[in-house]
Amino acid sequence: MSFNVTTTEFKLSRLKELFPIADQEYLLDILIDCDGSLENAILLLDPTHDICGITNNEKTKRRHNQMSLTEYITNVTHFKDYDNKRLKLTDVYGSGSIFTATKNPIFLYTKQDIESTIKYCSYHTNVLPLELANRLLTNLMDDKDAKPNEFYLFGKDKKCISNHRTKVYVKDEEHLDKLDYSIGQEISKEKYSEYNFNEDLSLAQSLIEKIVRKAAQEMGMLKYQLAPNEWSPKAIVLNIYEKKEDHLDWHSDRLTYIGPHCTIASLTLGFSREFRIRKIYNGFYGKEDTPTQIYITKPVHNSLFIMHSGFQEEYKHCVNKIPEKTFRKMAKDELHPISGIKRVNLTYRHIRYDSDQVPTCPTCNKFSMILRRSFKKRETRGMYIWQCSSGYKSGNECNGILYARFDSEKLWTKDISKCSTWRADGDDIDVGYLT
Ligand SMILES: O=C(O)CCC(=O)C(=O)O
Ligand SMILES: [Fe+2]
Repeated sequence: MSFNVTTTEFKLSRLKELFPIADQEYLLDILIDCDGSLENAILLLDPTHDICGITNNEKTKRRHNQMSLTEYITNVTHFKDYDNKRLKLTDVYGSGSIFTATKNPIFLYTKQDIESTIKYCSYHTNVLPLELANRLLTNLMDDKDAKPNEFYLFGKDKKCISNHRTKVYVKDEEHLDKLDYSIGQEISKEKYSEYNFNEDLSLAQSLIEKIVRKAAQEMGMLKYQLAPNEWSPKAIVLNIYEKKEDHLDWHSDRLTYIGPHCTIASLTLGFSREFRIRKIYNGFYGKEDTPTQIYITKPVHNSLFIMHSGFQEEYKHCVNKIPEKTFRKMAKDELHPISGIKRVNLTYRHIRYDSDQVPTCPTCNKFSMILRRSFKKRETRGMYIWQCSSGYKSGNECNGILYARFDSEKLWTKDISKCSTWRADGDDIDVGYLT
């Protein structure tokens, strides 16, 4: 019997050959997620796979050194039921603490693995018409106006320069001011390209807006979240990672202008780099100061990773360098056909607050404040606070803080009892632990 290579049956049998431990239904789901594209399904299941079907020894060896979530689960003896994963995996891994973090990062290869393991996110492939995605990549990857960011980390003497290039696109002039520190690093004004959404950027934005609103609706609302239908990004941050050393350190995005329970959509174009995620704190079973489990995703060209409400509050993310060893062993066909090892990223943010709603520090009377959510100590975890930005802007520490409140016009208070607070579902177990 000869197979017609376009049938679902053929595609499924090819997937089964390549991923024998996965069950048929699971593979069918992946194929449907990829609109029937066998190539994309293979890439989604294993981004290191050689599409021509020749998996060279090096790749096989490398894969054995890394653990996919599927393999990890198979090793967890009391976790045999692989159905209904969203609920179960969230129960098991969602709090980031029931199991001690494994020494090795865990790879999340598929939409299903990602969404069932990491709370408050969703992953979508083939989000733009391919021609549009390719054109955006071609036009953005060599943008000379994108520049490294400058910021202070540990005091005045340590001015840092980020390892990748950035630029901000804003829709209207009124949004020119609103992105300071949104990624924890200063974006200087010269890099704010004037409300320069060209046709391609506008079209991409409206398609992404639709996907995000629908996905946010499906996630369910959190306490301080903006209604999904009001989500309309007025600012896009362009990140270009062009050299293997380029990276973005662990961070949660600043909430100052985008507000609590914000939604940020991150579009990947070009080469598929590691986007790592880890919980910012250990829950009930974890010691507060022990590291949390690191998860590795590899968003593919033309995919959207949506950091939904709660993601910035609960997780940190980073974009990793390409390690020297990996780079040296990289086969030609692993490079992106348009951009080689360059990855372009566009993050879409809805700007919620105006500069005049952001308080000035009452201690130094000079610098504006940054909105953050406390997480380190169990006693204060969940409280939103305003913190003086002096450290980031000038390198001089200032300890000024105010409590944040989102139930009144004025977004701050000195009264701790009015402080807006949110703890994640399942995190309240810690409160019981304290009392
Ligand atoms: O490049 C990425 O995927 C992440 C970018 C990011 O985290 C940011 O701009 O805050
Ligand atoms: Fe970020």
